[in-house]
Amino acid sequence: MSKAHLELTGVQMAFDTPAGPFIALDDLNLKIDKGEFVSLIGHSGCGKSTVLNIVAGLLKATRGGCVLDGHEVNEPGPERAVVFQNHSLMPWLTVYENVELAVQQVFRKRMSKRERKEWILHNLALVHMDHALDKRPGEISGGMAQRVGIARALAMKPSVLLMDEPFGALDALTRAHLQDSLMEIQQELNNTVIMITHDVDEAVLLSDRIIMMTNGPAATVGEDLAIELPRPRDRVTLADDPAYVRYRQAVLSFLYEKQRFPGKEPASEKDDGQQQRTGETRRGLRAIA
Ligand SMILES: Nc1ncnc2c1ncn2[C@@H]1O[C@H](COP(=O)(O)OP(=O)(O)OP(=O)(O)O)[C@@H](O)[C@H]1O
Repeated sequence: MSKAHLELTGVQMAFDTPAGPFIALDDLNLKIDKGEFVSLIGHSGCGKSTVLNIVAGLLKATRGGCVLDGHEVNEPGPERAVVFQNHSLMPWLTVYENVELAVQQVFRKRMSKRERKEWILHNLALVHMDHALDKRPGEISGGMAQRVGIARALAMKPSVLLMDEPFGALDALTRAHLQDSLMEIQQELNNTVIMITHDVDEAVLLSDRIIMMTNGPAATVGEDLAIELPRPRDRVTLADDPAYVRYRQAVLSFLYEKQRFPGKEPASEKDDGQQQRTGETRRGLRAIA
């Protein structure tokens, strides 16, 4: 039986394509402790969402697997809540009703009606959305809708919160506010969080550990970087902190020197964008080839 809270062992993921199997992930191993905040970072198409979907139980690894608290993950479950980049709220339900739907699913038998109501209000207050209970998703901003999505996920009391670029579609200020709220909430609740991000600063600011993935196909864990910065963390103070700067450089070096272009020497800084696009195009072509 696994001792880690969450453990991915020898994971291989092969997708069927018209040209035969496409090996997206190969021999990926990852152990995560309870309450850890882990970010997955890597170039576009390397397999981050595939990893998250395997943990969520939405995809089944072709080899190896995922064990959570000693039980193999074979299907989605309420103890693993997922927050996507676009909030995915029900447009015809109010803010309150959207969270209520999730709470009913999980706690209908375990909480009285009054307890459920208090719990819904508590979670919406956590993300500072208790002032808009009767609004529908179309009547609130993208950042507010994303807050409600996070409240809905937290209200399920998941032991693992899975976030696929949760702040990717938001403007910089809203993003900063939500990152701060997430840090506060996570400190209070001690959930395990796995978050996909493309933002190096976000990864360093929020994470206990950054998992850097190699380029696909057959992607795996390239580097595993523990972020030992004291909490609570303040973005303004950290900006000049030598340790923060070193962590940031380590991730940038992985992404733009070590993994920038598989099988080739790093090119000059000037054509970075071109290299990046070419790499992505190649991976895209391999995926459909
Ligand atoms: N259902 C599928 N069938 C075939 N190939 C797939 C399928 N799903 C994903 N892939 C391929 O697997 C690889 C990993 O995809 P994945 O979406 O996990 O990457 P990602 O790192 O999350 O990308 P991004 O950062 O762009 O969201 C890609 O090459 C993708 O084209």
